[in-house]
Amino acid sequence: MRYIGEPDYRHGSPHTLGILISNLGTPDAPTPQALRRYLREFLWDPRVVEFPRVLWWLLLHGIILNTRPRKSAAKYARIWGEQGSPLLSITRAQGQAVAERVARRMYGPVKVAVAMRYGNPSIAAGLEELRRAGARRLLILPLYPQYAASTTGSTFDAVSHALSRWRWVPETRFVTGYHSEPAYIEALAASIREHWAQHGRGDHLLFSFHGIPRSYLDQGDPYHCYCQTTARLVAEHLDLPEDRWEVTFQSRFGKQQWLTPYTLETIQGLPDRGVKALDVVCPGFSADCLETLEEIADESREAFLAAGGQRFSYIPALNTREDHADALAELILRHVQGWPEADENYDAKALREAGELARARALAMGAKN
Ligand SMILES: C=CC1=C(C)c2cc3[nH]c(cc4nc(cc5[nH]c(cc1n2)c(C)c5CCC(=O)O)C(CCC(=O)O)=C4C)c(C)c3C=C
Ligand SMILES: [Fe+2]
Ligand SMILES: [Fe+2]
Repeated sequence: MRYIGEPDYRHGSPHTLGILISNLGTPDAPTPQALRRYLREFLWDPRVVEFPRVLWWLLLHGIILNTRPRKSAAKYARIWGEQGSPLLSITRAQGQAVAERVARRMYGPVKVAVAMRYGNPSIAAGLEELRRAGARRLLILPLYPQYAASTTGSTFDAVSHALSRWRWVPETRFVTGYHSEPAYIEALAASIREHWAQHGRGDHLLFSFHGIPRSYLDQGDPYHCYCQTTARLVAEHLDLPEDRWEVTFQSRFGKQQWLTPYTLETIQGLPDRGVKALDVVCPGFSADCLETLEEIADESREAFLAAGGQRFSYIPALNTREDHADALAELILRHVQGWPEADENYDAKALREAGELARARALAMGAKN
């Protein structure tokens, strides 16, 4: 069969609004074998590594996949929880929280699925879950607040690739980012204020974002600007003077230049600039993961203390905070405006007359709640 079809479809079946919430991905286990599989998929994505293909294939298979999996597996083992990868378990919980909020505000049937760009559950599997639920309209929400071609752009590629296999392509909308969304900025500011109230406040606040190669910025990727905007808006909400905060970029990979200033180098230099107590927040990560729990909360803490710092505090990602789920649900509701499932004035009688009885019934049920 060339295309995934709908042999069981009956006219009048309810049309579901499908919402796909995705994040980057994670290995299936903290083992070198699982890491190898995950990194092979991740690092072969041309949106992630924009290197000439043949040369990159040789480097990837000749060196990187023979060395990195072991090192990365050891790091993952340190953060692995009872429910597996923090990134996946938190994203699942976010999906659940968002689904509850969205369902309360919709007039028709809605289904939320969670997916990972690399590894499992795949984007194709998430979309399939929505297709089986009868999704005829799709909203894709990658949980990257700041658009980057390597993350958001790549998610778009994976979604279009999966949908190119469907016979009945649904009406589709794609959220490309939310770096200045007021509810997201307010949730970040609230999480920082609450952290200060509980743990005390440092001399300096560092906003650390995942980096990308500098050449991507030079070729027009808006990510760098969006990170600056998010940090500035949060700093404004917190009334922070200019000299009490700054933006840095972490998780450099390979030898080429990435976005600067680098997080680690900055952190190591802060004690000499008089900063003895440091707070670090990572607003680009909607869920805590290897890059925040290991690289920031562990490695960077050690580096700061070794350089003469006295107190290091990592402010957790927004994760399953209520205000985060509220912000994401709000974002979704705004992006589905104009679609019948979201429309208060949707005319159930007209639907019935058009013969979509089952759908009208579902709509009426939704309206009663
Ligand atoms: C090789 C290039 C990479 C680019 C470009 C890149 C961009 C990028 N990544 C994130 C978010 C995450 N990255 C994570 C892990 C991770 N990232 C890279 C490489 C690039 N990322 C690697 C090789 C890894 C795997 C871990 C390792 O071996 O070091 C994660 C964590 C996943 C987890 O399971 O916890 C996240 C999240 C963003 C936002 C971004 C560009 C803006
Ligand atoms: Fe990354
Ligand atoms: Fe910029």
